[in-house]
Amino acid sequence: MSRSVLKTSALVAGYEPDLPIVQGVDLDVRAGELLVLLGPNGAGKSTFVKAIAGVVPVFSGRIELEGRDITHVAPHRKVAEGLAFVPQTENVFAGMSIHENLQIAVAHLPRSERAGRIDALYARFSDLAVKPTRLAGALSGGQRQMLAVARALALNPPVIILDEPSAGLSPKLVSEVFSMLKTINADGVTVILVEQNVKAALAIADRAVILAEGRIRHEGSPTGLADDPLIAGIYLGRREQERAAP
Ligand SMILES: Nc1ncnc2c1ncn2[C@@H]1O[C@H](COP(=O)(O)OP(=O)(O)OP(=O)(O)O)[C@@H](O)[C@H]1O
Repeated sequence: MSRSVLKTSALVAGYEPDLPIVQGVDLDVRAGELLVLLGPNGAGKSTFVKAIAGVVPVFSGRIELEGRDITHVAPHRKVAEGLAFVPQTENVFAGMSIHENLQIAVAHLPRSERAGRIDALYARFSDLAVKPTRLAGALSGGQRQMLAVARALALNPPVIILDEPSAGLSPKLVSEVFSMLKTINADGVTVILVEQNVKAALAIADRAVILAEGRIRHEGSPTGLADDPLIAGIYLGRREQERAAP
């Protein structure tokens, strides 16, 4: 089995100490995995990944990145240590150009490496290279997600966490974003994907984890999960169950 890249142990997190949302989550994500995190609205998926990223308080438990304890490391230090997080909203600087967004993202690198790294990102995300002076706020939803992911990959992180990157996108753009994630994963980046778009997410996942009421209720192979009435009915809820139907 491959090494652990990101591990949470008995993680308790939320917004108010007396009302934890994430209620003791143990999750071990292995190098090279594409893991999808599913669950009904309000299950705590976003809160869980925000706690990992350091933007929601952790009340107890532990978070390790490649074996290092990062539980209480500040969010910007986590990025520098190799934890890339793409939030659901406000994941680019809308008032800045594509190029400026990438310049900020590579600012942690030594000056001599920055231009080369931006060129590598343009090579991978060729749509962004077409007009680097375009304002990020003027991009389509799909292009904006590409820019957000490019920014997150700027420091060559071992792991990237994405909070519902398909939200608000057309089915065509969802499939573009998901195929881009598959490519990134094939290049060796471990991917943790929070999704409501159950069927599409299961189609690209190596492992599925289902969270409900702040706890892991199921984890395992994604094969057959979309059609499993027990899982779909109890943990994904009616709306997702309908989406998951073939
Ligand atoms: N900023 C906040 N302050 C207080 N409570 C919050 C905040 N954000 C979310 N919550 C609460 O935390 C709980 C879990 O929400 P969370 O967004 O983590 O769920 P989710 O599984 O990501 O749901 P969805 O798929 O709808 O985004 C919900 O009860 C929600 O109301």
